Amino acid sequence: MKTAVVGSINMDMTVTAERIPLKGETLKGDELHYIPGGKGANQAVAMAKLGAEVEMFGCVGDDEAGQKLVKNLQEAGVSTGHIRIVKGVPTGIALITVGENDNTIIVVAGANNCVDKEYVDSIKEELFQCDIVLLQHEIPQETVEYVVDICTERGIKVVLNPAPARPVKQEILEKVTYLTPNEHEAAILFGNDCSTEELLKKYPEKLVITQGSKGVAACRKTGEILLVPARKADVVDTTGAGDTLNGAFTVEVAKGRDIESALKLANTAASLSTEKFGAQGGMPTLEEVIKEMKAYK
Ligand SMILES: Nc1ncnc2c1ncn2[C@@H]1O[C@H](COP(=O)(O)OP(=O)(O)OP(=O)(O)O)[C@@H](O)[C@H]1O
Repeated sequence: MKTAVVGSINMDMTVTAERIPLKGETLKGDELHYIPGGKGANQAVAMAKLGAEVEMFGCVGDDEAGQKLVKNLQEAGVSTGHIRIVKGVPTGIALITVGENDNTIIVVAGANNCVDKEYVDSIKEELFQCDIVLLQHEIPQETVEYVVDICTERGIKVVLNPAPARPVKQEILEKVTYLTPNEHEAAILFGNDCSTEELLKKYPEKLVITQGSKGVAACRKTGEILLVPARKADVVDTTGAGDTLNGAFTVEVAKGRDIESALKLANTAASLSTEKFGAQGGMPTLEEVIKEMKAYK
């Protein structure tokens, strides 16, 4: 079983301060951390930690951040041989300010914008060797659509995590195997006219809506709503919970698990990730997830 992520690779530059600055104000920060991130890279790390063979497809700049991020992926067990290092373009950066009650985030896509059709054509042969591909919305939209088209044409399963939220064309919605928005993203994708239950019933065994501390929901082909309640977690940091859920769900689907089993494992993995600091730092191994599932059965 071989899995792939086509997506973003970012360095998160996180400053902690008493509060976020007001307009035009200069504030003294407390600490500065460089933390590997990007939804694509985070999800690939989640999959590798769960023991999957995962290839990361994406781009970084020819700078120090790019080198560090590729090394970080390798150390996590992700295959990086097809990541393109783009000359003269900065690696994707997220500038994050964390105040006591608030945060601000500015993302500079940088090399993530170079994940274009031409790049995808250059890695097509390797991509087609994968059983499943996981995508997010931090690379150009036309690339996401192109990957969905060429992979589904060949019968390769595609999981699309539409984060950050932006509309998805109906034909892309029809083609993807699974679509995994959180509640906020689902509202932007589908509007607020339908209830969550109605929406799930419209897209049985396709739409998976994550609901934070409430858990995750989907619908069976029979029309029965499937609600997987969240495990009670001692939450330290929810950053990366969605990425863990997506990575874990994709790995389980690739193994041929049914939607309910896949969601149960992914839901446990995601809740465990909230109990440690950092997105990638908190992601559990398969052993940790299985142990926890046995404990609360
Ligand atoms: N407080 C929590 N307690 C237990 N599990 C949680 C909690 N928050 C999130 N989770 C788990 O993480 C999954 C994803 O959370 P959520 O729906 O908030 O996605 P998200 O907004 O993409 O997450 P994030 O952006 O914080 O990574 C949930 O479906 C659940 O399994």
